[in-house]
Order: sequence, then C-alpha cells, then structure tokens
Amino acid sequence: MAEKEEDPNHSVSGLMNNCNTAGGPVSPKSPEDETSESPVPDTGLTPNAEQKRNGSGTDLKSVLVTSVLNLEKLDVDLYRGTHHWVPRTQRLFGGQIVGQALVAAAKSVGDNFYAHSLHCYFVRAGDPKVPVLYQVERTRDGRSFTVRSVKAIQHGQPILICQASFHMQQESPLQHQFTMPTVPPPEDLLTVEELIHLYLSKPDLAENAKQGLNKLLANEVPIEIKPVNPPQFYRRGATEPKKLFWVRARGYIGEGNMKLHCCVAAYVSDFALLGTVLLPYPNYRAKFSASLDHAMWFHSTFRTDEWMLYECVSPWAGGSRGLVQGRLWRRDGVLAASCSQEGVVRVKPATEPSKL
Ligand SMILES: CC(C)(COP(=O)(O)OP(=O)(O)OC[C@H]1O[C@@H](n2cnc3c(N)ncnc32)[C@H](O)[C@@H]1OP(=O)(O)O)[C@@H](O)C(=O)NCCC(=O)NCCSC(=O)CC(=O)O
Repeated sequence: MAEKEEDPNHSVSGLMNNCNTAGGPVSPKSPEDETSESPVPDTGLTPNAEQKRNGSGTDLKSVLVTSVLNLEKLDVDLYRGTHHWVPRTQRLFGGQIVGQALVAAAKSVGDNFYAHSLHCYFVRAGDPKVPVLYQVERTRDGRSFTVRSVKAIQHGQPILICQASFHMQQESPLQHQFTMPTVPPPEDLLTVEELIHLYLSKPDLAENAKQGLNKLLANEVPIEIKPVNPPQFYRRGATEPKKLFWVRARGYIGEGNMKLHCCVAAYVSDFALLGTVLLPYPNYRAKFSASLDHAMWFHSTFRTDEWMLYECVSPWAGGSRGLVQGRLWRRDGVLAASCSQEGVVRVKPATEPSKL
C-alpha cells in the first residue's frame, strides 16, 4: 500500500517489549476461545474451535476466495474487482491489485497451465472509492508457456501493469532449493491480534495507545500473521533488514485449486514486505512509502490456508528506494514461491518517542 503516514509497524513499536512470544500463561483470549465459550449448543452444524483451526467449518470459506479474488466478468477478458480490506492510507493494497490481476490473467489460460511468474509495476495509487477494471491481453499462447498482459484500470487510467506467464508442468532431473530457516513452529507463537490483546492488558497503557491498538484490532485484514520475533517485527531497536513471520489466509480454501492458491499467495506476498527496508533504522519512520514494482515466481504446490513461513530480506537501500526479496516456505521446508520488490521509502526522523 502506498503510505503517507506513519508506518503501521512502527506505530506499534514497543508493542512486544517483555511479551511472552511462546504463548505462555498470559496469553489473551483468542477468537477460537470465544467460539468454544459460545452459549450456542453444539448441534454439529456450528464449527467448533478445532474445525475453525483446521478449516473444515464450511461457513468459514476464506473471504479472499469468496470476495476479493472473485472477479465479476463484464465482457471477454474484462473483469471487475472490488475491495475488502483497505489500508488506513486509503490507497488500495498492492497485493490485492496483483492478486486480482493474476486471477484475471489465469481465467484465459488452459486448465493445465499454472502461473510460474509475474512482473508488475504500480504506476498510480489505487482509489478505494471505485472498483478496479482488469483488461487482459492474450499476448501469446505457446506449447509449454503462455503469456498474458493485464492492465488494472481506474478512472480510465492504468494503476498497475502486469505480465504473467503460465507453464505446463514438466519433469526435470534438475532440482535444488535453499534450506528453510530454522524457526519455532506457528503453534508456539502468537498472532498479531493476540500480541495486541496482550499489550492491551497492561494496566499502565496510555488511553491514546489503547485507542491506536483497538483501531489496529478492528482492521479486517484477511490474512493471519504470527511474527517469529515480535520485537523485531514491530521495529524495537535496530536489526538487520530481515524479518520472518508465519502467514496464512483466514478461513478455508482447501487443496486442489493451485491457480487460486497462487493468486492468494500474490495477495499475501505484498504484506509487510517493504517494511523490511526500515528495520536497521529505528530513528527514522516512513513519511511516504509505496511499492513500485513486484515480481513473483511460483515453484511448487502449496496451500495458502495453511501456515507458511514468509522470509523477507532487504539486500539494498539507497536514494529513497529499497529492494526487498521474499521467500514463502511451506512448513515442511519446500520453497513454494519467491518474490522481489522495489519501493520508494522516504523517511523523517522519529523525533517523538513512541507512546507505547
Ligand atoms: C510511486 C508514485 C507515487 C510515483 O509517482 P510520482 O513520481 O508522480 O510521485 P512523487 O514521488 O513525485 O510524489 C508522490 C508524493 O511524494 C511527494 N514527494 C515527491 N518528492 C518528494 C521528496 N523528495 N520528499 C518528500 N516527498 C516528496 C510528492 O509531493 C507527492 O505528494 P502529494 O501526493 O501530496 O503531491 C506513483 O507511481 C504511485 O503512487 N504508484 C502506486 C504505488 C502504489 O500504490 N503501490 C501499491 C501499494 S504499496 C503496498 O501495498 C505495499 C506497502 O506499502 O508495503
């Protein structure tokens, strides 16, 4: 998302000071707990906490699938997408535009072709007051590769240009990948919401800090996040430009539709990625930041409604721009997807100490 205000990660800096990252005794009530305490009798029709967690509750279909990535067809190769979660910057979330563009592109390729890469430029900020039109050009249909160009349009002008390439599966003896970083499993970590609840339970918390945290809680982001190192995630002190978090789509998607999982991964991949650039600079905060381009490569099958580890690193920053690279790992250690993004990051000194 384009940002012109305080970086949301930075605005809760200090959030996790002294917190128990392993989900110890002070863990607050989670949404699952609320369900298990529900006065509604268990008829077998209402998903219980475990069904919610494993996604077998049928009324808990991921909103990403039912709404965000469910484009309306207007004409041949022309689609309309609407918004679910809009960042408080009031500009459209880049991951939503990329995910929707990939949905539009995928609709015109054969069933046996799967996205293997996409390359996008964000050329204008997205306006959350109007839907986005996606116009697909069938650039080339090859024997093993098929290429589509998609223009995302608002107010008659492109906000994103995207090329996506699809490949028919081919076996090869050449096969290697990096090794997944060793981190605690998601079961040992707290979600962002749980971390906020934990902080809200501090008795000496200032009223305005409480309000800020409650606003964050009200954010209906359709993905769940468990930071591996919460103080770092919330920029508590200078660290190397690298962050790790477990991430999954909220709700149930199910296995089988790899095309859809790639679109969800495209959505997820833009979340919190650019913030990695700021990690070595706790004395600065973003006054304007926005992703300029986004490229992604899909390597293997995966499920985005199951926990995946997102490893984000920034190998370079300079000239008010920063480069970030992301790797999405399946929890069994298979590298599912990689991405790269450059963003504009203009900063100002963080002169005012955090109230949190
Ligand atoms: C990147 C762009 C702003 C570049 O456009 P321009 O070159 O015209 O814009 P610009 O950089 O000159 O100006 C943008 C704003 O910064 C101000 N500005 C310009 N130069 C400046 C400087 N040196 N220091 C401080 N501010 C400056 C301008 O006055 C303007 O404010 P004013 O507007 O007040 O005049 C645009 O292409 C764009 O908005 N693209 C879309 C980006 C996007 O939405 N990405 C997806 C979301 S990001 C995402 O989802 C991930 C994430 O955020 O983590």
